[in-house]
Amino acid sequence: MRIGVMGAGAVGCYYGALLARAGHAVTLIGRPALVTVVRQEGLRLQRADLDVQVAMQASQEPAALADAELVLFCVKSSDSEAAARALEDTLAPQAVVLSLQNGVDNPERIRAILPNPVVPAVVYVATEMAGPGHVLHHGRGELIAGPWEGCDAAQTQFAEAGIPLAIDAEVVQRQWQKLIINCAYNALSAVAQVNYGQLVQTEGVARLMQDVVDECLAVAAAQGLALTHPGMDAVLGLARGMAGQHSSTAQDLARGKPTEIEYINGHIVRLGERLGVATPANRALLVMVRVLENKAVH
Ligand SMILES: NC(=O)C1=CN([C@@H]2O[C@H](COP(=O)(O)OP(=O)(O)OC[C@H]3O[C@@H](n4cnc5c(N)ncnc54)[C@H](OP(=O)(O)O)[C@@H]3O)[C@@H](O)[C@H]2O)C=CC1
Ligand SMILES: CC(C)(CO)C(=O)C(=O)O
Repeated sequence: MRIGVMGAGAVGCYYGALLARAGHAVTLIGRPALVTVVRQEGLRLQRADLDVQVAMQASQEPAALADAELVLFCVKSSDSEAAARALEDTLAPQAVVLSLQNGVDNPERIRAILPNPVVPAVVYVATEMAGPGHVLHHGRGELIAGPWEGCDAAQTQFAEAGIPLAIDAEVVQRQWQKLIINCAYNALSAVAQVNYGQLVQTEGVARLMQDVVDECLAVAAAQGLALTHPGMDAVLGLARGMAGQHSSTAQDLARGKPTEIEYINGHIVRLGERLGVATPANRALLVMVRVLENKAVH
């Protein structure tokens, strides 16, 4: 398969490297430092069970994806429009765009710009860029995507590359389930600057997370999306499974990068306003992260 990666960061490089190792023609679209390293020495893929250099194409020019059959769309949510516009005059009309992003509205925002089939995917992985051209995997790697024409063949090819890909017609529900977890953890972890294990031990955190989850479910219901409550045991269970973890929002803030908070708690707050559902807990978390973002900028 000819595969393009739009946004060669932690997620794009991880999946791109696995697919390139399996023999697919992968082209990364990324920033200059990454492109230079990958062209010179390939991409370093480091995981508990392997540490390899993977040869693949890399470019700063989205035009390099002109013949891609599948595009892994892996920019942060705040960059979706700009990245989609950069691909507008390039992609073949039948190229399938797989949105490997957090949040629930990226596919819709990409579809507003690109005429291509745009498929939502939920990403369960923990990866980071440990340096230009060096992707470090910390755990998991499963994808859940909506169906598309040709998804059966892609599923087989992904499996051969070591990527578990489930196809689920109810992918929107799956996106919301992850959004709810992100709403409960990301901002709190960023504001408190402690890991999940410490976070949930503090009195009142579980109750606050419950309020956040209840608001998310009320907003989803007002939108006509019936979600089953994940159960607070499952929500708090994430902290037991990833006790040492800081949220991606906490990590973005620590690096002085914009966070995706507007697409996490911010999405719930805006939808709540539109649908007449009060979201005070989500709003407080959203505003606290905005304040920290502004503090980092000024
Ligand atoms: N990392 C993880 O473990 C997980 C991430 N996710 C989600 O996956 C998505 C991607 O996250 P992640 O990979 O961590 O993010 P990264 O910031 O590591 O990767 C995105 C990359 O795309 C680059 N980029 C943005 N716009 C363009 C453009 N127009 N042209 C070329 N390059 C561009 C960015 O450069 P620059 O920074 O210079 O703008 C950055 O290098 C997010 O929605 C995230 O929430 C989901 C689950 C786990
Ligand atoms: C699942 C979770 C909360 C893990 O850290 C995440 O997706 C994030 O940090 O953005």
